Amino acid sequence: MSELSRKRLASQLAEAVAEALRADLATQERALLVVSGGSTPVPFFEALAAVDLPWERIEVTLADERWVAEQSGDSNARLVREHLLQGPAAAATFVPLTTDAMTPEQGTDEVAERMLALSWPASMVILGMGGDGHTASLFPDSQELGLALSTADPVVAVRTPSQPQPRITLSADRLHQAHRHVLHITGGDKRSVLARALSGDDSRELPIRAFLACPLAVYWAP
Ligand SMILES: O=C1O[C@H](COP(=O)(O)O)[C@@H](O)[C@H](O)[C@H]1O
Repeated sequence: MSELSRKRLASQLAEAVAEALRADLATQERALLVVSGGSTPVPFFEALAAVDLPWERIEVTLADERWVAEQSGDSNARLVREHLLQGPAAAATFVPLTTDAMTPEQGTDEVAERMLALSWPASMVILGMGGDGHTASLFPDSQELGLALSTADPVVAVRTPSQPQPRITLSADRLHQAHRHVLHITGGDKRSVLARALSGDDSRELPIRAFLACPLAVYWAP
């Protein structure tokens, strides 16, 4: 039952994203889509890849990434390549958030330069959320959270005690700039975290709070 409703949710989100991209492409040459990694977006990626769009005019990047090689099973870029950039969608321009540098701190300048060359503001940002209220790689236990929530730089290198790998994330400012914002989540636990987020305002406790007033369209299924 929940698998079916998650599939339906993914199709509905894919339609909404396609509509947003088509609307923006009616008035601009290229449009940018920012997606999240993790396990939730896989059916959405597959539904979106099947949609008829002028993919050669669409740019795709990630809200965040683990600082791992693309061959790693933990790579969000790999997830995007395997599930979204398939068939006609392979014509999209995908811009990843990692470089050959050893650390995200060393790679940040190059990634920032890449990001600034994209077609901002993004048509849409699709955020995920973890059980700790993190979104993108804005983690409550990260030393860099304050910086990532306040800087005008496009990306921030992040070290998080609760996570095994260092990461890189788009800053809250860069994510806020998008025309449209979506939160894509599934399951009762995440619904409870969202309810908790809605009942307070400290983004350092639950970083998803930094996006609740974007406004944020919530796509949820059990
Ligand atoms: O670490 C991450 O987790 C969140 C949520 O992932 P999920 O597996 O619970 O769907 C994701 O939004 C983020 O991009 C990813 O790097």
